[in-house]
Amino acid sequence: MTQKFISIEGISKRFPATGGGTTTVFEDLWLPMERGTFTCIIGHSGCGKTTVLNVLAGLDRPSDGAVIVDNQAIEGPSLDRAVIFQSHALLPWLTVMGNVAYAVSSKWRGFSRAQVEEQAQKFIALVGLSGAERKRPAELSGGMKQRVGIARALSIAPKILLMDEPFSALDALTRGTLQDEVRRICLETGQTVFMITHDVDEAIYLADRIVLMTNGPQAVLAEIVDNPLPADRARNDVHKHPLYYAVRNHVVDFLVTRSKSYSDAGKAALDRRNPPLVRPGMPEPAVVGGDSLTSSWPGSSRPSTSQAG
Ligand SMILES: Nc1ncnc2c1ncn2[C@@H]1O[C@H](COP(=O)(O)OP(=O)(O)OP(=O)(O)O)[C@@H](O)[C@H]1O
Repeated sequence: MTQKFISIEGISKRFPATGGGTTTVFEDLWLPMERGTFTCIIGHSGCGKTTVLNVLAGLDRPSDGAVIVDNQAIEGPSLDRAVIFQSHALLPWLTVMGNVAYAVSSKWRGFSRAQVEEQAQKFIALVGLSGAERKRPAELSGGMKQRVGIARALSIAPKILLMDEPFSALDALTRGTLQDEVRRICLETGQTVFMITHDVDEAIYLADRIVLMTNGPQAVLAEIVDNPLPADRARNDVHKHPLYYAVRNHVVDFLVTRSKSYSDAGKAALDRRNPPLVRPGMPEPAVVGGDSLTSSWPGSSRPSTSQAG
């Protein structure tokens, strides 16, 4: 049996248009996410990715449809859902420990100070910031600030971690290191993740599933790409996987060509409730079916649905 831990159900978003009427940014999006899985969404600027993430966070409401998290419809922001943005948004007057501890004490109001600091310390250590607990944000590099943001987000044990291009402002070396750490921590903790990225290689390295969104207005989820890389993938080896370039070329081809030319007929033919799950490079049919939760690669070591998240 499959388990839709997070379920985007028929959401659309309309905004008032400048000349009157409304603009539909995206429409009738359906996406299930299993517990413990890492989903990346890719699409051109303006197609509505951040709006989808804000709806998942409860910071914005869909014009139609709903998002269900662990059997409950989202009604607003909650400490069950942590968000990491491109900018770190730390509280500048608090130390590293203070920033993380503030989040922990907001979630568990009955915790003693020692319990709060113990939980905060665990996540500060997990992101490699032991020794920097007493520093304030102004004393930290961009990468260190983002680590604090990650520690703060994960320290409240969210049901889902939402990330909006979290590494895009960092230099390449720091970005790579943080991607490794986020991947390791999410695997270790069974964290469910939804992340926006514009970086195809980042998506292939991090994600179990890569969701392809067409250009707006009236953007749709065109496909879900099932990532064949094993769970124990290593950054330096991912390009050696026999299907790596098939997946990469498929996603790049979508971004360069198909995302723009997705026709009304194509949209009309799409089963919105079950966007096609595709496995580039596999013998035909590349599209393996509509139920995007039931298929997985032969020998895949994707986290089981019974993991905590
Ligand atoms: N409050 C608003 N009022 C009107 N239009 C809005 C509002 N918020 C977003 N939009 C429009 O919705 C569309 C989608 O915006 P969104 O930021 O979600 O796109 P995106 O895919 O995340 O883009 P990017 O990759 O550049 O961050 C854009 O055309 C934007 O102008």
